[in-house]
Amino acid sequence: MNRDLQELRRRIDQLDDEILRLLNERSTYVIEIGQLKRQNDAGANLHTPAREAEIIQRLTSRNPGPFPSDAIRSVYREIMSASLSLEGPQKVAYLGPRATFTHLASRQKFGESAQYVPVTSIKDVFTEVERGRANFGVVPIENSTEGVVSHTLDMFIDSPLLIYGEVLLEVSHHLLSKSGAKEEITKIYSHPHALAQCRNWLETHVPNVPLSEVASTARAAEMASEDASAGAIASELAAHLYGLKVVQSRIEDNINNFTRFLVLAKTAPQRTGKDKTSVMISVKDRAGALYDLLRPFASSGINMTKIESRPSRRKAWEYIFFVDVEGHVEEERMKKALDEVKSRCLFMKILGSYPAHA
Ligand SMILES: C=C(O[C@@H]1C=C(C(=O)O)C=C[C@H]1O)C(=O)O
Repeated sequence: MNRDLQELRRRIDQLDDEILRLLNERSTYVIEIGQLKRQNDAGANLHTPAREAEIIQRLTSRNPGPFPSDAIRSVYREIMSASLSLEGPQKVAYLGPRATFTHLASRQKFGESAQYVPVTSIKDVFTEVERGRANFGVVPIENSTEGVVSHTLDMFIDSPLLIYGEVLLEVSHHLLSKSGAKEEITKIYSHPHALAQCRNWLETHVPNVPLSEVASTARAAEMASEDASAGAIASELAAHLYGLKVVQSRIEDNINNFTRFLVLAKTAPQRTGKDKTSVMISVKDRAGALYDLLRPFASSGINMTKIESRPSRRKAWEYIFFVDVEGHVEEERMKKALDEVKSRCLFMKILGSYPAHA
């Protein structure tokens, strides 16, 4: 072997030994911090997104390169995820089965070392967290092409849980199969939404292959893993978990396809300075009701990022609005605006202040 190469690899080994030593030293502080957190509050959530965001921000802003700043984010997500697992299992319940986009979003937030619990309905995600069987829950809330997930909104009406964070995930579909050879595929399985989102590609590239709807993209992947002549439209995580090969990646017709997910918890996260607040407000159906409700936000200079309305399930002609605004409930102007809104509506519930997706 070339001498220079040998010497360079020897230096890399030395540096890796040093990185390993530092990772272990870092872990001992994480364990100590965990003990302090538990002393202060036995039921505290040990995961602290505000601190994690601060660490990543600090490191990416002072990175001289050539190591890519984007990679710092993923490397540190795993370092912090693994460190956190030393403080005890961080259980995350999500809308399953495995390899769904909600699973992908959960892993993006909590890293590989969290303990993931797939459940079969959005309601079950709420229940797992409410009963303390999971520290966090992850549910979809809106998709840029399919719209809002109203079932998630409805769950907040009666649930005591708070929104702990949000995850924005670019949804990308891939055609997968056991061999990876397009010619061998005689049928394609997927969730109806995924089939709809890839319609143009399918018509152009596999016009004669019959399509078959199944309950989830993950189920499609599972079926393709059991039948060499079947293709599945699913995520890259599904390919990985079900041992499939990518026949063609990114076959969605609209490449700006994002889904927003919410992280649920029993407790509120710390304020970060770049937070969002979600509230649920109900009003009587009368002229000007909505205008009256929203005026306090506008006059306090608070930016609204979303409003959704749902009929209240309690009474006819009562509406519930789900409103997202920029800012934190502990800010004076937010307190003032929310007090004013509260005095004008039938009922108001704060669903949480949480770090806005960076
Ligand atoms: C160590 C802490 O706890 C957790 C672990 C972190 C880390 O590995 O740096 C950061 C934030 C928390 O999720 C902390 O809050 O500082």
